[in-house]
Amino acid sequence: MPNGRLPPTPIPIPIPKSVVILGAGAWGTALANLARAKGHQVRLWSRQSSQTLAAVLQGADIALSAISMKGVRDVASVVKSCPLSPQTIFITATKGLDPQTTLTPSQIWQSEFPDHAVVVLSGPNLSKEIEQELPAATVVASKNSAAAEMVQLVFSSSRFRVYTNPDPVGVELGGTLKNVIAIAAGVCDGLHLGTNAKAALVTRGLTEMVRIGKVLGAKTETFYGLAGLGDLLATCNSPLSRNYQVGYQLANGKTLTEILTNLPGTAEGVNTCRVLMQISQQQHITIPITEQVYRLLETEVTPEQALDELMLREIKPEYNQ
Ligand SMILES: NC(=O)C1=CN([C@@H]2O[C@H](COP(=O)(O)OP(=O)(O)OC[C@H]3O[C@@H](n4cnc5c(N)ncnc54)[C@H](O)[C@@H]3O)[C@@H](O)[C@H]2O)C=CC1
Ligand SMILES: O=C(CO)COP(=O)(O)O
Repeated sequence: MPNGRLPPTPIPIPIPKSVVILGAGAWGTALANLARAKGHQVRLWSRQSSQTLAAVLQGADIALSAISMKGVRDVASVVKSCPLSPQTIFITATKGLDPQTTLTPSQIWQSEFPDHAVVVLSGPNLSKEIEQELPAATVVASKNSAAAEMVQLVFSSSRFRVYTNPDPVGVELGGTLKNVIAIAAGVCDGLHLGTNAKAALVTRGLTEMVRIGKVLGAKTETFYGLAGLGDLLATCNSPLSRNYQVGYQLANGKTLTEILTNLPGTAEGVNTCRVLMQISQQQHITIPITEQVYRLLETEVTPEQALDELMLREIKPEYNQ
């Protein structure tokens, strides 16, 4: 100890696991590389794979889904027909909501596999930075704390710091709801509205996320952690975010169709925004930013009109009593 400091505590080495990653897009590939770097045996499956899901899943300790929201229900129902060990842990890394049922991905996996542990993995994790081996942190959350701790051990490394959390719905909704606010943040930057406007938007966006999350069963404090505020900051401030790009390019006059045609990968906020409008109508939740993003995506307002609508809402206290 020449500098008088204690050496860092080494991360315990887990027994190598058999990890199957479903979805070989940007995020599935980055997660596969993180698991491989930890010495796990990793198999990556996509719908283009020549191998069947049943063959790939044989002997899996972990099945991690990084499939876009639109594919989750179909893939989960095929996985249900595959022989699996009762100990297989499911991890879901998808950030979206099902348009037909409004369920989260973890709720879909848990309803298909009621006897298996389901763990949510979510945080400020732009896949391009993870692939460059830049440091990042994430959260793994489950009702089954032993499963979350096992997943923490599987992925933790000197460049990927993994925290556990007992609120899977909150962790999942943090990653999902921030995508809509990231579209709005892209619009804000695309219109060059300045730093004050951006700070106001992101802060009020977080208030909106908490409001929705509370109704859907999440804990408020989860939104102030990595999976909420952390992911909101990363996504609202990075041109690497596809959701941010959607907003930025809309503000620059592109149509949604043009943007989505040229976008590398999935911008889940577009679908999530539509599902949130359904939920807000059913549950009477006030979601002004999401509503303006929705109207912008539907070409009901221009970016400038959406801004005016938000700035000219009735004046009120910052917090409801
Ligand atoms: N890329 C990133 O930085 C991060 C992405 N995520 C989330 O991970 C999920 C996937 O994102 P990306 O990998 O970036 O998207 P991507 O577009 O690169 O890959 C999506 C994957 O889902 C598969 N897929 C889509 N529809 C399907 C269907 N009907 N059946 C079977 N497979 C289907 C595609 O074939 C592809 O393998 C999204 O929910 C995203 O929000 C979460 C954290 C970081
Ligand atoms: O969820 C992400 C970062 O945590 C990725 O954001 P995008 O899907 O907007 O690229």
